[in-house]
Amino acid sequence: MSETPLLSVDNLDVTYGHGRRASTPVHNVSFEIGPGESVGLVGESGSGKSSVGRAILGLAQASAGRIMFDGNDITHASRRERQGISSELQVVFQDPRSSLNEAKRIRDILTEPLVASRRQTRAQARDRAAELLERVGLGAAAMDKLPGAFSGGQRQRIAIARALMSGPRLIICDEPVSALDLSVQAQIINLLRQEQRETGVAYLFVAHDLSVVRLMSERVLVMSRGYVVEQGQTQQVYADPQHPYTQRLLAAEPDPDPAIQRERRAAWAALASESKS
Ligand SMILES: Nc1ncnc2c1ncn2[C@@H]1O[C@H](COP(=O)(O)OP(=O)(O)OP(=O)(O)O)[C@@H](O)[C@H]1O
Repeated sequence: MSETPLLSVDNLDVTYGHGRRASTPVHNVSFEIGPGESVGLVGESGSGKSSVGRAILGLAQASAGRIMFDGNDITHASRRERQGISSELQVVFQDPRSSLNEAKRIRDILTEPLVASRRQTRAQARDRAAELLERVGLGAAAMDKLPGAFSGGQRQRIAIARALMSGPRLIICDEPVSALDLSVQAQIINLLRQEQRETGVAYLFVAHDLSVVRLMSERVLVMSRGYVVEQGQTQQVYADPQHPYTQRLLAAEPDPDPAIQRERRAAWAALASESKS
C-alpha cells in the first residue's frame, strides 16, 4: 500500500480475562486499511472477527501487538485519548436493541456528541441529523421520537446515522445489516457505499454473509480460529469457488434454507446491477 495507512494492526493478540481464566481467541493478526478503503473481515462464528474490531475500539484488550490509527499508537489509549479520536473512529454494532439510549430522543442521540465536543453548533448538528435520517430512510420526523418507537431495523438505521454524524474517517461495522430484512439491507449497503464515495470514509466490515462483503469491500481478510488465514482482493478470493476457505465460508452461510438463499441471491444480484448502472 503506497499511501500511509489510516489503520495499521500489527501482530495483534486479543485476550479476555486474567490468570488461569484468560483466553486468547485472536492471534498474530496483521492488516492495514488505507484512507477510503473498505476491508471485509469474514470467518466462521467464533473465529475472532468481532474481537479484532473490539480491540481497535478499545473494548477488548490487546495483549500483544500494536494498533496505529492515523499515525498514532492507540493500542492502550486511555479513555480521554479515545474521546479525542471518537469523531474519526466510529462503530456500528450488530444489535440495534442495545445500542441506543432508551431515554433520549433521536435528535439528542444524534446531536449531543457533536454539540458537547463543540464540533458543530446545535443548529448545524440538527440539520445534519435531519439529512442523515432522510438518507437512512426514516425521515426527519424521527427526530422527536424515542428509540422505543422504532423496530430493530429502524433502530439500526438510526445507529448508522449516528456513526455518520461526525464525518468519521473509519467506521468499524460489526455485522451491521445481518439483523435487517433483505430489502432494508440493500438500502443500508447503498447508503454506506454512497457515504464512502462522497466522503472517503473507510470501513472495516465484519460479516458472516459473503455476498454482503463482496458488495462492500475491495479487500477481504478471512479469519479461522483466531488467525487471518487468507487475504486478498475480494475478486481474487471469490474468483476461485473451489478455494478451501471460500468453500468453508460458503458452508457456514448463516441461513441454509434454499428459499431464503434464492431470495438473497436475487436481491444482491439486483443491487449489484443497480450499482453498476
Ligand atoms: N467478552 C468475552 N469474554 C470472553 N470470551 C469472549 C468474549 N467475547 C468473545 N469471546 C470469545 O472469543 C472467541 C471469538 O469471538 P468473536 O465474537 O470475536 O468471534 P466472531 O468471529 O466475531 O464470532 P461471531 O460471528 O459468532 O460473532 C469466541 O470463542 C468467544 O466465545
